[in-house]
Amino acid sequence: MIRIYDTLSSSLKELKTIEKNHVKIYVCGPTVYNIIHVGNARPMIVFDSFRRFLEFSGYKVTMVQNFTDIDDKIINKSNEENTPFKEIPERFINEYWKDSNLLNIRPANFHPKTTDYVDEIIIFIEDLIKKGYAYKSENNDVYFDVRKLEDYGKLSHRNPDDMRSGSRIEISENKRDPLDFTLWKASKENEPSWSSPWGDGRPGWHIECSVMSTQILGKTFDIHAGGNDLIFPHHENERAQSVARHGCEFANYWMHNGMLKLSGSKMSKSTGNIWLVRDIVKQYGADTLKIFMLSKHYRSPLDFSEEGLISQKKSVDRLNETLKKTEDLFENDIPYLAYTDYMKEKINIFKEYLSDDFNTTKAIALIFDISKELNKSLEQKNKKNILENYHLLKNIFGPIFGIFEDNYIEKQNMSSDEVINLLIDIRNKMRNQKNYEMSDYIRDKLNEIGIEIKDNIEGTTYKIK
Ligand SMILES: Nc1ncnc2c1ncn2[C@@H]1O[C@H](COP(=O)(O)OP(=O)(O)OP(=O)(O)O)[C@@H](O)[C@H]1O
Ligand SMILES: [Zn+2]
Repeated sequence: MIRIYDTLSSSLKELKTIEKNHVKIYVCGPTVYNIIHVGNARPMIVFDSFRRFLEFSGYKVTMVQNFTDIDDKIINKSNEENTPFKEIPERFINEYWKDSNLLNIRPANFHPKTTDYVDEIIIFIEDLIKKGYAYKSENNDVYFDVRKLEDYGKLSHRNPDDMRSGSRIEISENKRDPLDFTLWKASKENEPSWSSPWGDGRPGWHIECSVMSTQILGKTFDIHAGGNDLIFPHHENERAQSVARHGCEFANYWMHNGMLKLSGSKMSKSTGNIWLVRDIVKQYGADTLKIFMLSKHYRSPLDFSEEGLISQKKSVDRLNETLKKTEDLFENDIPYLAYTDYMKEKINIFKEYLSDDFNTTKAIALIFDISKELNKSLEQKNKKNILENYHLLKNIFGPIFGIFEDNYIEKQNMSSDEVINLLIDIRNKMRNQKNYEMSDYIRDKLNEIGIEIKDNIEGTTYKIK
């Protein structure tokens, strides 16, 4: 039995799918106007792993993650850069794929873009107006009429009256109620726009997710996921629109990851306190970043720090060394092993942890325990135990988190090999140009760090001392 914490009911609920053995998940994806930061990577890592775990548990999973490709921030950026509006999302979707590949995140089954769904968005809004849940204002915006939906506030556990009296609600003479939110925005000059029954304009932010999820997954689907910064207003409003139009619950489970924080506040593009995924992966490796994130329960806030990563990297390096030792022992030809009782027992424990609201903290701790066991069995030269622990790590637990798929140490050696060759090449070029001062300098400096180069008839060879 898999249990997950559902934000709407504020409780742990047993996962019961609408279709037998088939989980349908919608995850809110990035607004593509910038390169993603490690905060954005948290839901990517968590829900990619969760999906792999569901598959490992025997479910078919259909996962949808959108790209928000129309938004004020995108329009601002295209104006700032003086580039055609469409180029901004194209460029950053491309960059997104580079980062998700670096992290070994599997693509979802569908990655819809808002601008491909404008016709469906218009139909959705028309229907809301027809049903009395939305209205066109004087300035040709269309708003959702919050007062018409009895349980508005149910997902985020907010009382509409309390919110109305709050100071942060934008009051507008065009709205019937300060809490009403935009479904369709009349376009201003120099803004991309689409024609609609209410004049030229563009979709508001929340409507896209209601439309794309319904189009691909149906009126009610199993799990809606995203960061907990989206609970209000985004998810509350998505739910409101969908419940209003379809008269049934929108998602049966709402899963929210906690925020990744830097010096106490949310890591966020708009405030600029960010670390880019690609920089962190380059310095510490994808496995270190993933294990660092998964070591904390997905619902808890997580403090990001380089010290944390440095210490995590040490333990990941040790684990990789142990895997490498095993591979060397078997000369990279490791025999497969049918599940033994020991393996079955560990797999059951692992599954139990992850079935309990995806407790990756315990699952990652188990991975490190198994790595210790592997080390012990290597010392004791117990081949059966070596194979059991190795397969648990590399071929059973690792793939659920998308880690240990590449031998990190080998990669590291290969890149230093490339750098040494490059330096030798530069040194030889200098020598050919009779720049002996520089060529000797490079040779001596390499010698100082223990790399001895020799010129022979067959070319330049080097030895690491
Ligand atoms: N610091 C963070 N920690 C965890 N998840 C985050 C963090 N920042 C964003 N997310 C999540 O990343 C996904 C993409 O969000 P989005 O593109 O709106 O990014 P954003 O960085 O929050 O944008 P902005 O900084 O402009 O508010 C969402 O699911 C969001 O909840
Ligand atoms: Zn969304």
